[in-house]
Amino acid sequence: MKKQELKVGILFSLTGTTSITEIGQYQACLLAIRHINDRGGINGKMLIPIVEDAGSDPEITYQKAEKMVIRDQVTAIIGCYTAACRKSVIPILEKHNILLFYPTINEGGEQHPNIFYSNSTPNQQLIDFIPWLLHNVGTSFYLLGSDYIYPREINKIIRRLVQENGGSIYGEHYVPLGSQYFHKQLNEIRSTNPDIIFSTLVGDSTINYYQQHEELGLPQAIASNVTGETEIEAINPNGKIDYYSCFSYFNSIDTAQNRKFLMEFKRLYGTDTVSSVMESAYNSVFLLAEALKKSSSPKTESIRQALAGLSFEAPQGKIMVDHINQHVWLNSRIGKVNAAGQFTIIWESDQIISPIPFLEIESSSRNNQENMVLTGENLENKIILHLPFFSELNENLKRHPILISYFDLITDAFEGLTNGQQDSLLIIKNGEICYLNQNALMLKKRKAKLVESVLQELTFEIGNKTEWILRRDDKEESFEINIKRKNSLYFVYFKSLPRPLHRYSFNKRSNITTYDLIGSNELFLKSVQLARTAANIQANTLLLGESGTGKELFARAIHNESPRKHKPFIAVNCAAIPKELINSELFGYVDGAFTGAKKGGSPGKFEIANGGTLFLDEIGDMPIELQSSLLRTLQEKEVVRIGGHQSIPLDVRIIAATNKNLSQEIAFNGSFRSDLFYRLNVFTIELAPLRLRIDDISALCSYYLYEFKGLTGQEKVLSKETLSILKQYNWPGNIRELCNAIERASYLSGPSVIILPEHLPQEIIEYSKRPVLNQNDSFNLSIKSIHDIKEINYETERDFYLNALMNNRGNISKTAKELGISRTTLYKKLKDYQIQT
Ligand SMILES: Nc1ncnc2c1ncn2[C@@H]1O[C@H](COP(=O)(O)OP(=O)(O)OP(=O)(O)O)[C@@H](O)[C@H]1O
Repeated sequence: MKKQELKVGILFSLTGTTSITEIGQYQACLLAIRHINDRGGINGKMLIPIVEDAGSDPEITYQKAEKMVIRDQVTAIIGCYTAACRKSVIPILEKHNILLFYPTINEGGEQHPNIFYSNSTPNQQLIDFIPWLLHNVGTSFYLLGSDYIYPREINKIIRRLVQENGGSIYGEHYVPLGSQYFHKQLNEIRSTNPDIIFSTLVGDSTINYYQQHEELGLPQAIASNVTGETEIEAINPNGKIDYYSCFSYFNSIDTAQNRKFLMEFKRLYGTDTVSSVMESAYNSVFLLAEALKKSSSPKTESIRQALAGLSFEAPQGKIMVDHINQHVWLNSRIGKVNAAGQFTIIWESDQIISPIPFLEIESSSRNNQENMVLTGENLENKIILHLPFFSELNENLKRHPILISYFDLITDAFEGLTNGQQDSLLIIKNGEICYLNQNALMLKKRKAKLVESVLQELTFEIGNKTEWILRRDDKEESFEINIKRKNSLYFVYFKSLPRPLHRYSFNKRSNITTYDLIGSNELFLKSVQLARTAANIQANTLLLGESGTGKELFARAIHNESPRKHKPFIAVNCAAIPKELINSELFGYVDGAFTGAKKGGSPGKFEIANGGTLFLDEIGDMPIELQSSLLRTLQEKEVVRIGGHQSIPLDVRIIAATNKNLSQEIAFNGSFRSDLFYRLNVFTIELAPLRLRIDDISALCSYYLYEFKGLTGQEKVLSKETLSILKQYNWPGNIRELCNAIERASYLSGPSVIILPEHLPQEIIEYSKRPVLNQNDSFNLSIKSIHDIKEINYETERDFYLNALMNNRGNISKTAKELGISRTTLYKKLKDYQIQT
């Protein structure tokens, strides 16, 4: 390198899907370099731009960055647009200790020592923007983004802000980068009719979507924190849609500084369409230049030190690099696109706003943030990477010599878990956290006690389990924790459920999923886990459980999580249809098939459910003589309407349910065909009765009281004693009975807020008064017969084991430990007393 030169890498996509935005960033950098050199350079040294095309591809970005650093020996790099590209260059930055100036808005949650983040963090854009939209535009949002890190991360924050401010989210969708067609999303928007589309689409997809939205004449406003002047110019809006954006910079800022900047940009490039990411690229070159002027050498350490606290008069006004976190204090502005296709600024912050990269971490923890920074070196024991996505993890695994040894395990563990995109993932080895993804890092700060308590559970003996789930409430948030064990590694995924569990309304049954079903009992969660597997396979599924245990809800949830979810779910209660009508109900009939047949005939439930799911409830009550035609239909996968000849091909998934013991019906009563049983019983899910889910009673009651409030506006709570009585009852009618009891008690309690025992049905109160004995005082009872003794002892002892098991959430090891007996003895007792685990 010549002594009088300092090389700067300019690494943006000049081709590919995001080039529409990045070309402007590259141009802004060149303008800044020209300005700096015109003013004498850096203490006499000229800045030389080394330009490479990142090709809208993280892999190419990586290669180009490597070339710039090794071959061209650049002092620093300015560039990268997508988070994936930024992350792809991290290994090079680390290896050669080079700085990257990242001028694009970022998703937060990262503070890498080799990166200066010169555009907004989420707090600088969204904390004011979202409440403003809720107040001024509408309360329901549909989130639409390109499928990469930034949109997914940012939408988590938007979701929280919308919900905290009383709004709702009607949908969240991601399309691959470069997508051009949005029929599915547009249809969904039409049917759900939200007020606002919040777009985190980037590149060409932005233009395509906005234009299709306009062409369809949809009434929704579009808000975005990534759509700037460049994209709006390409869209050429028709003026009928309201577009809102939020940035630190709009080119409509009316200051002398900005006018001068725009004029010079126009002189060089013939346009004054400048967006925030372009201004930020321009500012980045200046920040680097100012730091180089200030520092004793062009070495990274000196530049980093010189940057802390550095301020600059940017086109947007004064900005300042944070002293600690390598992000920049910036303005916040909301703009609305006007008739001229420009943004009219309709709100702005009165001063620059501090960047908070870890949004959910209080400022007091700032000092700790250095501990969270990824070094890339210390991976053996503490792998802390900022990798929220599987795809990205995948990439890094391939590259990293140590991670590669976990590759198979980690890839396996991610399977079936929505690519891990929404989840916080911790990997535990020998009781130590050895991997945290970015979400987990934030969760650990936000919900330290919850994470701690779950990790502690892993230290108990867990038998042969390789996969299980837990649910925990923490304040007004509910989490589902999915644990998978592979060899000595535990993969622990925390998923924040869309709403606190007891806040779901089953009035919206039609779209219920397993995440909405209330319960955190271990037996219940086992069924949930099986239901999710059932959703992913096509096999006929049999739901077994007593009446009122939720079989129908499970069937709906399986359908709604299966690929058939957009096709019909048809429920048939086999016990409720008169025997003589079952055939016509199921298979349909042709015109004139029998007296009273509808003119033109009628399709049967099989035909109506075609493509979707047919739920055959109370299958055990289907008359035996009709079972053969059902079996035939299932075997042949086609149906012939009664009286007709034409066979209609079927693609129907069957979920059947019964509260009968079908094996017993087959063996002893001859009332069920074994061949039909085996056809239906490909995948079985047993639902536990409520008496084995005592630990769920409180959550179920909260939910039913919440529903009551929604219905009547009256707030009700259970007294401690009432709850205790409910927990003692044996619930022969299961959840349905509980629901009725709570509803009735709510009405009976009149204006009183508190539901007392006297408001409960008599049989429930009576049950709580039955003698519950321990072995010693059983002798004091007036015993009438030997049979009574046996009866009482049996009940007492059964209750004893049952309660112990319930107190330990069905955990055998813990229960055995508490009772001071071996696991084998406990298993034997449970078998003796017919207690299911
Ligand atoms: N996990 C749950 N959380 C909240 N409510 C539930 C849950 N499971 C079931 N329920 C409620 O319990 C009642 C009975 O549920 P469902 O009809 O699904 O039971 P079922 O087993 O199909 O009953 P049956 O065998 O009598 O048809 C319904 O009101 C349902 O909303």
